[in-house]
Amino acid sequence: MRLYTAEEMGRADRAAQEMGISGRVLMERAGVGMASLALERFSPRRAVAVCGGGNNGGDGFVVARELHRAGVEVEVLATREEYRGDPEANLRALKGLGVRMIRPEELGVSLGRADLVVDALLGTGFSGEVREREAALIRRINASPARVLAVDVPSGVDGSTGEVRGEAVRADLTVCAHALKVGCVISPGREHAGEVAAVDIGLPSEAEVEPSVVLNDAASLAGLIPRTAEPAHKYSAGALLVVAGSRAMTGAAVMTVAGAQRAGCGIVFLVTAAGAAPLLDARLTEAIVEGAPEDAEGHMGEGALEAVLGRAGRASAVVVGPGIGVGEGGRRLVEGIVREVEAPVLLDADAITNLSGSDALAAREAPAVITPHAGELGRLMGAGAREISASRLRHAREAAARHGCCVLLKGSDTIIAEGEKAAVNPTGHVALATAGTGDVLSGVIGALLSRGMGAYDAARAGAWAHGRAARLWLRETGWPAESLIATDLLPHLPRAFAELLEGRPPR
Ligand SMILES: NC(=O)C1=CN([C@@H]2O[C@H](COP(=O)(O)OP(=O)(O)OC[C@H]3O[C@@H](n4cnc5c(N)ncnc54)[C@H](OP(=O)(O)O)[C@@H]3O)[C@@H](O)[C@H]2O)[C@@H](O)CC1
Ligand SMILES: Nc1ncnc2c1ncn2[C@@H]1O[C@H](COP(=O)(O)OP(=O)(O)O)[C@@H](O)[C@H]1O
Ligand SMILES: [K+]
Repeated sequence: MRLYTAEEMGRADRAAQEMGISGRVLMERAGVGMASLALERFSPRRAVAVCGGGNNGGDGFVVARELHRAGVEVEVLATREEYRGDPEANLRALKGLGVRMIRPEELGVSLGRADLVVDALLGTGFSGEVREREAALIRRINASPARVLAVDVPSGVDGSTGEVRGEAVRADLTVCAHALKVGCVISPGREHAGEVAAVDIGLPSEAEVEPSVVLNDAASLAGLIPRTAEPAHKYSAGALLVVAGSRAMTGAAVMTVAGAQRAGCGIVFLVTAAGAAPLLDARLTEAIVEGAPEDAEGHMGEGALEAVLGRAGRASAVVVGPGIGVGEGGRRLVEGIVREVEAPVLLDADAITNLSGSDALAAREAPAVITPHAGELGRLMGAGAREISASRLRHAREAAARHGCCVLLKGSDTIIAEGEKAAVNPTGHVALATAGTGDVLSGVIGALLSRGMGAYDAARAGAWAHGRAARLWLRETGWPAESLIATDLLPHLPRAFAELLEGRPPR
């Protein structure tokens, strides 16, 4: 499925118009498709359409007309005194059918009666902060118990970034014209959009433009997962060095190693704090475990760099971070790895925090991936987690540019950014909001790096398989999402990879 920013949709729209398809026809198809989905999903009896002054409002008039035709009792609030062009023609048609128009002061009463609200206030043409008059309408819509259908994008959400500009509608269903808008799949816009669908408006394929953000789907990953070719041995299948764990934190290392093993590496080495090594060696049957010097807190410090570099010579990729702890020794260890290791390196968790304020990554030539959540990216970028969470796409891209690496920003959306490229992963599930799932993810991506995938593709494929594994667990067990624990993902990774190898989209 295609993702478009507002600017890309505008270009595709202009290209279609140059081919002789009128904006009026596109608006008609959009509104008719949206109404039909609303009827199917909500079976409304009384609806209120809140229509703004632009083409989003114009779509809303078409939706209102179609609902009226289907026998729904419809009331319409048109916010502009005078309309022009296509919206004006659609409004006139609506009035011709005798649909009741309401004033802003009547909205409260109308919303109290309605079981469906059509939010056609602001679409892709909206910019800046929501003005007070519109913000008041948005608050009214959000206070209503009725279901909400958002036209193209929930009003107040930036359709190109997912940022909320002050106040934004919380929809149950957002129906986008032609392509999903980027802002409907990136948090916090994603949570405002509810369920997301696109309607075909008959845009010719010649009018399509190159999207700047792609949906990370199985079809786009098919054929990218390397297979182990004969004559093979464990090293040619992918040798991963994991640098993880500390005396008081061993589970993170177990999950990272196990994730890597199920994602197909031939051999996994683990370098961990000396005090954690015996226990980890006993738990990790197939891995080769080595203890490295630790400090008084049981963290590996700079003294562990020698052990790491010794092993790194045999590894085709290195993962560093889960459970290593934060401190000056850790910072020097991570900086040393970033500086010295020539194989692709993935930095997760404490490794990212340890690099706060460091420019080691920017100076590195060889491939690197970082897999922060908003808090970790905030520490790396000198910003707060809130600030990162409010503008996820922008921060992921800025971090990738500033540190010259691939960034996978974790969350309900999971954004992967490198250079000009950006992808949003759709397979994630709330079940993953549990400790340790991030450790499994770093092992999975590390394995793919060790098997020869490029940083961006490995991060994309890893995120896809990781989310998919959670969904397969849910399907197989039928258990509540809240019951998933990180190690549950492990037996489902192979099936997720089988699907990726086939390039088969999830059912
Ligand atoms: N492109 C296509 O192919 C197709 C596009 N289609 C549809 O068109 C939509 C885009 O329409 P668009 O470009 O007319 O803009 P739109 O979203 O209605 O916003 C303009 C209105 O918002 C207002 N406004 C702006 N900023 C504001 C603020 N900060 N705070 C408050 N208000 C603010 C602005 O007010 P003004 O500044 O003019 O006073 C004006 O009234 C798109 O989302 C889709 O639904 C479909 O019909 C099918 C084909
Ligand atoms: N609500 C959610 N929806 C989808 N995926 C989620 C959600 N919450 C967390 N995740 C995923 O779960 C993982 C959590 O990783 P992380 O925060 O590093 O946890 P830990 O450090 O405990 O392993 C990430 O892959 C993240 O994208
Ligand atoms: K809208």
